[in-house]
Amino acid sequence: MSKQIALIGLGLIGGSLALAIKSGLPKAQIKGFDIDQNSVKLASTLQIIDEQAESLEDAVRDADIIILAAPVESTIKLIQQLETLPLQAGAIVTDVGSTKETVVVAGNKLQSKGVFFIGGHPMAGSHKTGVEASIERLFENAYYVLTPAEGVPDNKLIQLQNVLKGTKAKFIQLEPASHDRFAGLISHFPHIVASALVHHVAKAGDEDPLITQLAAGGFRDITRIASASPTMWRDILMHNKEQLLPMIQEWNAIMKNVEDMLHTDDDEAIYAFFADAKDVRDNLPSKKKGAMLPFYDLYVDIPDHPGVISDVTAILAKASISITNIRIIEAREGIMGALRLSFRSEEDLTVAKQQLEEHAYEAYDVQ
Ligand SMILES: NC(=O)C1=CN([C@@H]2O[C@H](COP(=O)(O)OP(=O)(O)OC[C@H]3O[C@@H](n4cnc5c(N)ncnc54)[C@H](O)[C@@H]3O)[C@@H](O)[C@H]2O)C=CC1
Ligand SMILES: O=C(O)C(=O)Cc1ccc(O)cc1
Repeated sequence: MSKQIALIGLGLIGGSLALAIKSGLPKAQIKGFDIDQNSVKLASTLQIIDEQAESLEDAVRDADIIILAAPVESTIKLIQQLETLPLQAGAIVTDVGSTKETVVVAGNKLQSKGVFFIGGHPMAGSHKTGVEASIERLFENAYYVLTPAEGVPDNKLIQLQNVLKGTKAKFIQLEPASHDRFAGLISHFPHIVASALVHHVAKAGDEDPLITQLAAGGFRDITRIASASPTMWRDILMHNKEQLLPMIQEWNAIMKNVEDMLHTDDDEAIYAFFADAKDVRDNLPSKKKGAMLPFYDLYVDIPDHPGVISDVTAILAKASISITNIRIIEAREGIMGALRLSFRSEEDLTVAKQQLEEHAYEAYDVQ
């Protein structure tokens, strides 16, 4: 069955979805639109879309499925524009925004036009932006939350999941408010903390530039998400304010507790603080891809001598394993450093570990 799909917003998520849809439904016809003309041209050159739309109206006129893949505030404005445009009867409108409550309130109003709004949030991504960063398998094994507007029939939910089957994601249905609380806890609030950590160190870095230089290792890793799009994150905070404000209070209480433990030299309580967190962290599901764990990383200890990196990559190439990213960590002259290798799947990670260990390398994953 050939489906006419309108894709509005040709960035990381729009582009990745288009690639995944095509892999599941090769006959789908994807017509793309973006307010940035360069993104439309690039998406067409990279064959991520089949056709370039001249306007929003041109993109959506004949579509069976309309996917909005812009930042949340723009998504709401796009839904309001759709209310005034001619659409196919029975068409499905969906989005990919990281917040759902205000989006679904806007989407409810589309029902009177004879079209069906189903909120969506594929819970995987990265700090990168733009259609050039698109990855076909970005959503594989990730949760994909669906939040239908009032009165959407089941067959429309099934139809949408069928169009999105190439994502190989795990679909779950949630109430918009539950989604926003869960996403607030595991994704939005941690993002605020990551950016706050960067501000904290940058402020201290004004005293002595050595501080920022020393921040190159583990600090870079735990603050990776602070390199994401400020526009996207501004919109997420503005649209999830109700959930996030109480979390800031809860966080302040946790910090106050740490402060008290230090003031009173309560070493047992400090030990328990770390031991309890370790216990919870060690028991988090690692085989599933969550919103915060989009990569499969393996750390390999390496002696600091020429040729070692090409030796490691040659071992993996011989086993036909693709590395999606490679980084040298804490390699100082004469001192053992580590390589962080990223893979597409857990299977690749397991085989890579086995191959490297057979060649006498120490390899460990930290999920
Ligand atoms: N980046 C991530 O890891 C994830 C992002 N999301 C959500 O996906 C959405 C898109 O994010 P990304 O693709 O990462 O951002 P992006 O910055 O890579 O792409 C967004 C695109 O939307 C376009 N756009 C903005 N307003 C528009 C409008 N009115 N009409 C047409 N195009 C418009 C921009 O020009 C840009 O090309 C956001 O709502 C975000 O919350 C969801 C899951 C993961
Ligand atoms: O880069 C990461 O690890 C992320 O956390 C990506 C991300 C950003 C926003 C979402 O709504 C879902 C996933």
